[in-house]
Amino acid sequence: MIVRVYNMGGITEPLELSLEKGVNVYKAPNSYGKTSLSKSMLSLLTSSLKPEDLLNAFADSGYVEIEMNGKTYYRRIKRIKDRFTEDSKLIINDDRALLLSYFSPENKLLNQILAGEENVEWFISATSKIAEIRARKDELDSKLEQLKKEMENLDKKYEEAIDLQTKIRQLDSEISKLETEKENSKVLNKATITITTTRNNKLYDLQERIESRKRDLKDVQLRLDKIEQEIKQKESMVSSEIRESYEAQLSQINQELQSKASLRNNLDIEIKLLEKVLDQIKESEKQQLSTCYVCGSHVEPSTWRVRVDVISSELNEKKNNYTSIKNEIAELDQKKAEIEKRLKDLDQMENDIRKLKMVREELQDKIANISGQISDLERQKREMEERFNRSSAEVVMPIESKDPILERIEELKKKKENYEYELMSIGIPNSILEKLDEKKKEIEGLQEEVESLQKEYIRRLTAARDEFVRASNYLLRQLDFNIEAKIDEKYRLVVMRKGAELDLKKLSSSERTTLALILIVTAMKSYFKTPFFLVDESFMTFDQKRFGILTNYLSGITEYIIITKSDERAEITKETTVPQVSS
Ligand SMILES: Nc1ncnc2c1ncn2[C@@H]1O[C@H](COP(=O)(O)OP(=O)(O)OP(=O)(O)O)[C@@H](O)[C@H]1O
Ligand SMILES: [Zn+2]
Repeated sequence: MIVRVYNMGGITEPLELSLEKGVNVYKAPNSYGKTSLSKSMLSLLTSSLKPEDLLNAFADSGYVEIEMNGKTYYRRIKRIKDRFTEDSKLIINDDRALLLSYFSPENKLLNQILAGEENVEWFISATSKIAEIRARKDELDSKLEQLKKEMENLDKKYEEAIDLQTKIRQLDSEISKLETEKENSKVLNKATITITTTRNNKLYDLQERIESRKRDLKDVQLRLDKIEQEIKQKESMVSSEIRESYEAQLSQINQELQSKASLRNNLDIEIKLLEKVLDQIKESEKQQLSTCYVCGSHVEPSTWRVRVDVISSELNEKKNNYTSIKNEIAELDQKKAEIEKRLKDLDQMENDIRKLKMVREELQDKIANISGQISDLERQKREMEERFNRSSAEVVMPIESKDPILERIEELKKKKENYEYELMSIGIPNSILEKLDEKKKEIEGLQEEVESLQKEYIRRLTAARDEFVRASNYLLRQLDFNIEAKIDEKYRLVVMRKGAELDLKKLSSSERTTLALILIVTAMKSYFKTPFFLVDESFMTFDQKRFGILTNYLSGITEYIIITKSDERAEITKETTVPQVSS
């Protein structure tokens, strides 16, 4: 396995290590980056180690890479301002790795046992994931319950369907019996019944038609009334006086407009002329002329000034006049447009009235038509009634007394229909049986699954406990610690010496460390497969011999064991230890 790390934790130079299967001891001075290496490797087992916990605080990008069995796994982290992004391919993603792949002072279980706290239920339940199995089992249990209820319902339905089928069969036989009976009596009454029925039908039919036509008549009459009203309303708005008054106003306005327009034109011409004259007089004044530029007569130069004043005031007056006439014309134009619009509205309204009158005529025709039809039908009815009355003497059977057998048959048929409908909505027995079968199979499958979950649940609960007793007895003896340990029914870690229970706090620190390590190895063997196991040796207080026994033991639990160890040498050394043979 090759490990490459750069800018993760305190490792700021590219680091590449080649690790052998078995136990690797990575030695380096303090603060060299041993913990950083372990955490980087651990981060390939769980995404609960976040980029911000991994990347060197002063770097913008970094990576950890492991090449193993021909595959490359990695986390490549980038920081842009305060945001972290990463590209990753993890070996596994299981947060149990925090507890079960890294044995260090940060390990929660180790801390607990060093502190003398003996309850390890949380550890067993977290590492065995029994809570998940429990939840899954509960889910299946409730589904099973549901299915059983559905099955009960189906059973009930099945019984109901069978019951309905029997009832329908009984009705069928009763009906066919009645039908033969009816066939026999029918021959007798056939003629009279037919005659009365036809007559009655015909009369009834006529009456129906009369009524329906009367309804039509009413409808049409209603529409006619409405239209009549509309016409009246519109006509009140378009009397000829109104139109004439508009027209008179319009012609008066036109006249006024004409005279004002000619007035305005004249004024325009006069103003232009005056302006010209004024210019010339001003020019003459400027040049101090003494002859008139029109007639050549002598003019006192001082009179130019007088003339300028006279003509200027005249020009002003005319200009004012001009403006007020222009305004008057605009006002008249507006008035004219208004009146023209009103006249147009009148035209439109008259058009509407014409159309409404056409509809009125149509409706009137229709009324006449329907009335004719009604009196025709009524005459037919009268005639038929008269004919019946005349011939009623011949009819022996009273009109309408229904055949009781027929009535009974109809009743039974109706009943049968109801049953059939019910049966249809319940489903026929065979199809219900099929569904019942399906449900049964589904229930059996679920029951099997629930049972196997239950077994797995129990297995997980007890597996770690049994394994722990086995492992602890073996290792504690190997290490020459004079204690025995087990996990009791309440998931307490119980330690005995010479048959008497011993408080955890009374144990030596290497004894406690060993117990924590055994628990972790036990959980790993029972529930969790890790590609490598990281051990931080710094806090361990084992002597050389015991450390050798421990590493030897660890070499059997997973492919790669990486132990980090402080060493004064300012260089990285890597070695694969040959397990010491215990004597
Ligand atoms: N995310 C980080 N960013 C920057 N510096 C870090 C980061 N993590 C750790 N360091 C620093 O990098 C250095 C190496 O830390 P690390 O814990 O890996 O060393 P170590 O070899 O395990 O040390 P020791 O032998 O004391 O346990 C330390 O100085 C530490 O403060
Ligand atoms: Zn003159």
